[in-house]
Amino acid sequence: MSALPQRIFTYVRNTFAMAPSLHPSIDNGIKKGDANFAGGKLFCHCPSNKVEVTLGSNVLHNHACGCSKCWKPKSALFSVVGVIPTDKLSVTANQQKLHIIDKSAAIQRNACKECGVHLFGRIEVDHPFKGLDFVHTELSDKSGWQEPQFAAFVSSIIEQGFDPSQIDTVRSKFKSVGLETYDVLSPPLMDAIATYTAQKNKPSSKL
Ligand SMILES: N[C@@H](CCC(=O)N[C@@H](CSCO)C(=O)NCC(=O)O)C(=O)O
Ligand SMILES: [Zn+2]
Ligand SMILES: [Zn+2]
Repeated sequence: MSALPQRIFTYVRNTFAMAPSLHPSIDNGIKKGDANFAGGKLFCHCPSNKVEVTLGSNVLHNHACGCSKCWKPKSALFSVVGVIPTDKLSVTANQQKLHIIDKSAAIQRNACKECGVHLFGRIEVDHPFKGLDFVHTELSDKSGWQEPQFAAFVSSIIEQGFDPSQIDTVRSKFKSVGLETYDVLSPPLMDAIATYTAQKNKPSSKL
């Protein structure tokens, strides 16, 4: 389905259905990851010549994200996205199929030109999270990845057309599976951003 019909379908389904899909890995409860998990490969959704990305460790700060920019699977209201140090990520097949979907965004999302899946998002500009890449572990064929820790940018789904009168259903569903909801990132991540900004604003700062 192309982009506009897909968005209309998702809007109608999620607004009028009894239980909108937050994300397939969240709807039926969350499966805990493996503390000793050492990483694995991510693959795009092309039937052949898949883009392959190899991750050399587990992810951190994995979270549901309702923002308009993160990649979401079909019919889901939320993305699930985590971070990994840039030096733990390498593109190991079909790199030529990748393109950056929005060069003006802080997170440069590298997506497959054919299937549209986002393989990784990298920050090249001065930013508190520079050095971390954003990835979607559902693109892996392995289990053991860190489970989602919280839900971020929940109110952002309203900006994309979700009925605001139904937002409490979404927040309650997250709570029922043990995830706190926020309209930006979680407090520890917001504190890290603020700490970085405070350092940068100091007259003697070299950041
Ligand atoms: N309401 C906006 C919010 C977009 C936004 O700020 N997204 C965050 C989180 S993405 C992963 O957690 C962000 O850091 N964006 C930077 C970027 O995307 O380059 C919306 O919905 O678009
Ligand atoms: Zn693809
Ligand atoms: Zn996002």
